[in-house]
Amino acid sequence: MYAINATDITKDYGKGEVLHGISYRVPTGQIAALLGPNGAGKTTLIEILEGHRGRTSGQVEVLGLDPGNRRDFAELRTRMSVVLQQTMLEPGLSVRDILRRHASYYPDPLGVDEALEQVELTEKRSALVKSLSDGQRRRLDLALALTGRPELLFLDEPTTGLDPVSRRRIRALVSGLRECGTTVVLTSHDLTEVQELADRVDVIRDGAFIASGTPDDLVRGSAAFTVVEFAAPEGVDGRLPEGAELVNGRARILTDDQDAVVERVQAWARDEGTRISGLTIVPPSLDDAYVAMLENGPASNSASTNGAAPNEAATSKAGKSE
Ligand SMILES: Nc1ncnc2c1ncn2[C@@H]1O[C@H](COP(=O)(O)OP(=O)(O)OP(=O)(O)O)[C@@H](O)[C@H]1O
Repeated sequence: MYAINATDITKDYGKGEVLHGISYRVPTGQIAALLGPNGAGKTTLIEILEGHRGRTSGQVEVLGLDPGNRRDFAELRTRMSVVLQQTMLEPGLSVRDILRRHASYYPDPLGVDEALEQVELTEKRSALVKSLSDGQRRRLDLALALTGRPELLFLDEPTTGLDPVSRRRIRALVSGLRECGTTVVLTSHDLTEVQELADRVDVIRDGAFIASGTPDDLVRGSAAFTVVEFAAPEGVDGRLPEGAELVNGRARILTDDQDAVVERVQAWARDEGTRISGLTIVPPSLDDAYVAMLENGPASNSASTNGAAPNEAATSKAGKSE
């Protein structure tokens, strides 16, 4: 089952296509991250899915409904929520009053206390919106989004600008939504967050998908390197192992075959009559993979290059609920 099933979407704002016939599917109950550089087409695609923007051509089903159809859109509004990066709330209203009013738009809303409990904001029940910190405000945005018990939640940069503790709380909350069967579409430039939260990742560039898969698929399939490092022994400057460079007193080797490199380093140490200390092996992160992908294009064994449209290919690879 797909919460989102969009096929052959094009969008032309009048000066040529910015989405080139892309297909995008998100299985129900997954957290899907949509990544891409500025101007890639993320907002355009998301707003088409939300029903806030028209498409030029293609088919879109969101929770089985067409967001481009007025009647379907009215139903969708009660079944999905959108959390934008910045939301407008009346500063002079209390948290409780804003939640209460918002609840009145939905047929079976969460109670104010339940919503506040979910985002750990109970102690601010009577506080005015204008008195909330950025992190508390962000949690209120989420409480509002959760009030209608959405089946699908669009989240735009949920933790930007928050302190590490608030960030962790919000991530835990979003991760917990999966257990309730809520589907989440996340747009974020924080790839640590994406790696932690997302079941699947789709990367869009110039209006077309260039890679899709689980975060691990994307890292494995990328041209990003593992970094093997050790403390360079005194006086070996000119005689480091093959492929190593000296960086801040440490010998560093970039590789896609860490076992071979570690063996090489051990052999080198034996020949030099020295001991290796402070050896670290750091595999590439999603951040490294993403940068490598955008700089070099996806590697030949990337999740996206098996012939099918990338998003579709990855859906069968990553799809946990199929
Ligand atoms: N209302 C509009 N009218 C004309 N062109 C638009 C409009 N909105 C977006 N575009 C163009 O469509 C392309 C995709 O923009 P979009 O906002 O979807 O990208 P994005 O991936 O969300 O970028 P960002 O990360 O910067 O928000 C860009 O070339 C942009 O200039």
